[in-house]
Amino acid sequence: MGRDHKEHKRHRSRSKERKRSRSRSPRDRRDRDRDSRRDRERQRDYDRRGDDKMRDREKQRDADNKQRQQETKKESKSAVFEMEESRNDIDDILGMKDVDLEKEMERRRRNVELWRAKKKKDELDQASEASDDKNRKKKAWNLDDEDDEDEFDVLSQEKSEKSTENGQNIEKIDKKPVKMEEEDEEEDPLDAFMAEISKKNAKKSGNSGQKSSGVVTIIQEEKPEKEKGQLLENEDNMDMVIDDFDIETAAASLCHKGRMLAATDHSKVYYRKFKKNFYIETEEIKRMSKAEVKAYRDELDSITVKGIDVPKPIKTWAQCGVNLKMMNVLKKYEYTKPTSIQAQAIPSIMSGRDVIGIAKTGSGKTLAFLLPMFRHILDQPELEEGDGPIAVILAPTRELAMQTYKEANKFAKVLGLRVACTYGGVGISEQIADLKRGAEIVVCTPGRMIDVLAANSGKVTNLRRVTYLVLDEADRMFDKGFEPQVRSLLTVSYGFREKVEEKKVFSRKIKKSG
Ligand SMILES: Nc1ncnc2c1ncn2[C@@H]1O[C@H](COP(=O)(O)OP(=O)(O)OP(=O)(O)O)[C@@H](O)[C@H]1O
Repeated sequence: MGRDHKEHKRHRSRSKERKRSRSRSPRDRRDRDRDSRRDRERQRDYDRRGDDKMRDREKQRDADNKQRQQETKKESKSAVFEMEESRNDIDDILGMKDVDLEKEMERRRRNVELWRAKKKKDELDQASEASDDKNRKKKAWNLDDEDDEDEFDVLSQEKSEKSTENGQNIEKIDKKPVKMEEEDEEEDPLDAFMAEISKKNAKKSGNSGQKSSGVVTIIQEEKPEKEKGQLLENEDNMDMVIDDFDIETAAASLCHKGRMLAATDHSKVYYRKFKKNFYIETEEIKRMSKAEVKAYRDELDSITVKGIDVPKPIKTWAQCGVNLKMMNVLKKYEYTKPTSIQAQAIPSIMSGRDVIGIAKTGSGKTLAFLLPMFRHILDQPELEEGDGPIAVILAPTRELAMQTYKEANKFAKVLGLRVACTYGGVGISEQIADLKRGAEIVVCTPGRMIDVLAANSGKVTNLRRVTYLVLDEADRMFDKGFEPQVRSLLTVSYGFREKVEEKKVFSRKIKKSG
């Protein structure tokens, strides 16, 4: 069409030129007549062709418009429609005569108006359908009594708020009313809803006769969690811990559950050698004769020792190889000299020997194993990422575990060592976090320690670096039935895996330690 139009223009300008240069000769007149005839024919031909083309194009356009209107109705995107329309026919428009162009534009305006009217109608239809839907739903929940309806709305709103806060339990309850509508339209929705809640709660509490709400159940689930957090946050202040936990029952339950750790194939684990003898006898001790040693042991609450070449008891802290920092702590807490059990146990443990110490309550047994422990840890390579503790102190009760933790911390802080305390009856998450951060020393009760070791597929901590192990109040631990757990822990502890079967470690002769 564009080309035809240009040709037409060219033709007209040529005619004008010819008119201007018109001559009066007969030959010229003949030529002029012939030219003008030819021009007229061309014009007719051009008009005819134009008309045919126009008709075809209009037909095509009508068909296109019809199709486009149907598509657009689906998509409801007027901008796209107009853009496509313009893009497709821009060439046609450029090639049109003014009158045709006006007609065409008029036709298009009408089309657009028609389309807009139709679109508006569709939108109105959709809106009215949506509102019908809403009304239908609302109707399902409408109760005859206005007050009841308000009450239900509040209840429903509360439920939906709780569901976002507390998760699935309530969400399930919230979904019920909709289902109820599908099942039985005649049933009173509020009654059915409340009945459903009661049924669920009765199921949970195992009491079908009592009425209770889902909200109450959730609060009951959350409350202990918060309390646990508080206990653990105040871990440093042991006085804050409320002892409302029956350890005997818990121990029995642990044994009943028979929690054990999976056996470790030690042949597949690389264990590096470690040093455990740090004891250097001072000249003064070396010089003591057997008789002097016996006399001194008698002096120290008549200590009796069993074993081969048992080290001689020490007299001062300086004789057991404690460093200056440890010495300062001993001074700070006025531990002027070793107690009887300390005097004999410390050089024996420092020598790297296994020791069973039996002494009365309050005799200072804790420090007797703590001081050699610090010396031992300080001599080991530092903990690396993913390493578990170097020393583990197992205690039968959480009270004892916390007491030992407190005592150990007096020294650990100045030595730059970390102590973690892990015991049952409180939340496990904080304890896991402590262990994950890394601790050279772990004071724990056996059941909880197994739980922690088993947690997260054994990724929380491990005992592969344990080269110092204490069974504090071992007799009590066994009396409580912890022996299987203790054995289990020993089998996965680096320095003790082969000692599990040694009778002396689990000797039933360990009767009274306090
Ligand atoms: N060498 C020491 N000099 C002075 N006080 C000490 C010494 N060693 C420990 N103590 C203190 O004696 C008290 C009792 O010590 P410890 O708790 O270690 O005794 P225990 O034998 O472990 O008691 P239990 O059997 O109850 O566990 C603690 O307060 C501790 O700080």
